[in-house]
Amino acid sequence: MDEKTHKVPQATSKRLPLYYRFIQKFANSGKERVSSQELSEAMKIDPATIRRDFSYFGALGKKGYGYDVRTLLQFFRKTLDQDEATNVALVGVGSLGNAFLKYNFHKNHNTRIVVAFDPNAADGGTVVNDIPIFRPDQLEERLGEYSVEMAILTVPSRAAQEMADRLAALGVKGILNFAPVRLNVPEGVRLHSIDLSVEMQALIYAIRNDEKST
Ligand SMILES: NC(=O)c1ccc[n+]([C@@H]2O[C@H](COP(=O)([O-])OP(=O)(O)OC[C@H]3O[C@@H](n4cnc5c(N)ncnc54)[C@H](O)[C@@H]3O)[C@@H](O)[C@H]2O)c1
Repeated sequence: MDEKTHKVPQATSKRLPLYYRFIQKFANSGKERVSSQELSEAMKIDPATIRRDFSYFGALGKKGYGYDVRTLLQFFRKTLDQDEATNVALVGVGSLGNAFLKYNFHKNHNTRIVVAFDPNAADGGTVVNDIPIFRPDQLEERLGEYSVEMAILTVPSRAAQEMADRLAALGVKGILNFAPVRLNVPEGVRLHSIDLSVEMQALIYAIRNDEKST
C-alpha cells in the first residue's frame, strides 16, 4: 500500500474487499463507468460513505461522471495487493482453526496459510493439507522461514494476548483475531477482531428492531 493509505480508517479498509468484489461484477457485466449511487444500490451502503471512503485515495472519480470501472479495478487490485501472494500463519488448530486449514483461500484470493501452530502438534511438526503445524513453543524458531505477513488467531481467549504479543514481536503486521477478548497490539500492527456472538447479537437486535418498526 502507498503512504496515503496509512491514515485510512479501519471501517474503510474493511470495506475495500467488498468494493473490489462489486467493481469486478460491474466490469464483468461490461459496464465502463459507475456512480456512487449505483454502487450504493448494489452494495447497500449509503453513497456518502462510498464517496468518503474513495476520497481517502485521492481523485478516483470526476464530479458528474462517476467512476471509471477499469481505473477502479486496477486501483483496488493494486491496493489490495491481489497480484502479490500473502502468507498467513494460523495460530490455534482446534474446531475453528481446522476449518480454516481446510478452506482453500487461495482459490479466490492470493492469500494462503503456509504454517500453523498448536500444542497438539508432534515434536518435529505435523502436516495437514500440505501445511506444517508446529508447537507454539517453536513459534520464534520457525515463523521466520515462512515470510508471514499476517496471522489468524483461533486460540482460547486465555492464550490470545500472549500469542498476539509474540506474533507482533516477530514482525507480523496484521492479526485476525477470533477469540472473544479485547487485545492490545503495538503501533504498526493492524488488529481485526471477529466476535461471532457480538455479530449475532447485533443481527438479532436489528431483526427485532425491524419487526417493531413494521
Ligand atoms: N468454534 C467456533 O464456532 C467459534 C466461534 C466463534 C469464536 N470462537 C473462538 O475462536 C477460538 C477458537 O475456538 P475453537 O472452537 O476452535 O476452540 P478449540 O478449543 O477447538 O481450539 C483451540 C485450539 O488452540 C490451541 N491452543 C491453545 N493454546 C495455544 C497457543 N498458545 N498457541 C497455539 N494454539 C493454542 C488448542 O490446542 C486448540 O487446538 C476461541 O477463542 C473461541 O472462543 C470459536
